[in-house]
Amino acid sequence: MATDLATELRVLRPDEWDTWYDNLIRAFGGVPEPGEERDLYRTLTECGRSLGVWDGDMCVATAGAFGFRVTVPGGAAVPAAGVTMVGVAATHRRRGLLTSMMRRQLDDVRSWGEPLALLTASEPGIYGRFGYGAASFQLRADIDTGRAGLSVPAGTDGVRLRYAEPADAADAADACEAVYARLVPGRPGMLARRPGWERLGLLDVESLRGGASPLQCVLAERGGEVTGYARYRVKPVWEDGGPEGTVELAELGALDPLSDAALWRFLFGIDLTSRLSLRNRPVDDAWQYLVSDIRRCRTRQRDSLYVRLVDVGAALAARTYQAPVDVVLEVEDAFCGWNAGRWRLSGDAKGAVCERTSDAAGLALSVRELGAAYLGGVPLTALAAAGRVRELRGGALAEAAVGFGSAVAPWLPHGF
Ligand SMILES: CC(=O)SCCNC(=O)CCNC(=O)[C@H](O)C(C)(C)COP(=O)(O)OP(=O)(O)OC[C@H]1O[C@@H](n2cnc3c(N)ncnc32)[C@H](O)[C@@H]1OP(=O)(O)O
Repeated sequence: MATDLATELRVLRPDEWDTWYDNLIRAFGGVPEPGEERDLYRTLTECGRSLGVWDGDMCVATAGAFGFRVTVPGGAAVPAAGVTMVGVAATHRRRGLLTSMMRRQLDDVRSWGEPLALLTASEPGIYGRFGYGAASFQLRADIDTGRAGLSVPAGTDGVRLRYAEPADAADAADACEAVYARLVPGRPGMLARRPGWERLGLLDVESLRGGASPLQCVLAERGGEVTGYARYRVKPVWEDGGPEGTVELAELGALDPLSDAALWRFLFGIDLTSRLSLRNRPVDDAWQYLVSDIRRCRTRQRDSLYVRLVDVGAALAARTYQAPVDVVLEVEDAFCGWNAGRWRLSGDAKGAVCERTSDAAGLALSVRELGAAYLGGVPLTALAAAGRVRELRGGALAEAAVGFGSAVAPWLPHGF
């Protein structure tokens, strides 16, 4: 542990940001970020919520915590610390610096009154010990658009598509943001946009394009209103047998099924391309139910958003339950002992209460499993089958598993 080191853990001062960020970049391999990206993260860093560990004048560890609001089942926007920029200098690794930052950070998040902490992990093995569970997944696909066709619903032809300048506020950017804002309450895991974050999806640095085009944008319109957008790049490939270009989707949002289908049909059909590459879509994305051959789409999933309940009572009361639940949970939380013990959760689709109780428990689980199940994307029954949730009262598991589920899969549209 860190006790053998003369290190100091403290809140980041704005004038220390460059040194602090350089340590982070080095922890991630040392390849400098393009200036635009670095400038954006400089602007977005919330220094008063960020931590650094210093060994003399050397920064040797970093961790930040954005002040987000995340959609939970039922549609509420719950305050959540977006844990980010975690890095420990390789010279100081495995001496407990990460653990000391996680300790301080979760204490801080609790004192800020934020019931949740969120993160995306560079490696899945790091954060379980601190009570984070993988709660949402991203769908990835490499679609052979030469073989997999798309049959769209009647009425799709009535959607007008037009090219727009992605970063131009008047042309496209504001309209895309408006669509995004309307989608946020409808899907657990989505983050209400904070000022400046709209720039992330518009970053378009040539050195990061890997030979693909600049970012392109197509808007879907119905009745003169923008009802959807797609941002993508095209990477031309010229084979002896003909053109085999790839469409790389960056982002797509649509307010209704026809606009959604029109945008997917467009992406499937761009001339001189035969592949559509998706790296982060919801696991229940609708296009999967329009394709003629899902095997040619090479779909797979990857862990995405990790959730940590910082305040079990407040977090469980902040979401709704799709079927009535009345269950006592015996919660184990070795890292944040204030959560440990028995909680009675009573709730339904309208709201919930979660309070301390001494009644007998129906389910026993750790806070990590609660985090995994919290957004409705990981069934408690599956966690029980894995031995991670124990049923102590007959019927409690089925009742809680149905209640905790979500009709819409949780999804985090972008990293942070
Ligand atoms: C939200 C984000 O920003 S994700 C980005 C995370 N950062 C990176 O991946 C950058 C490269 N890696 C690093 O900077 C560091 O190796 C870190 C941050 C992952 C770990 O920092 P350290 O200070 O070495 O961790 P610390 O010494 O506190 O380790 C605590 C425990 O976690 C374990 N651990 C640390 N890193 C890992 C890992 N990558 N995989 C699995 N276990 C790990 C340690 O073995 C230790 O276990 P123990 O308590 O059983 O002994």
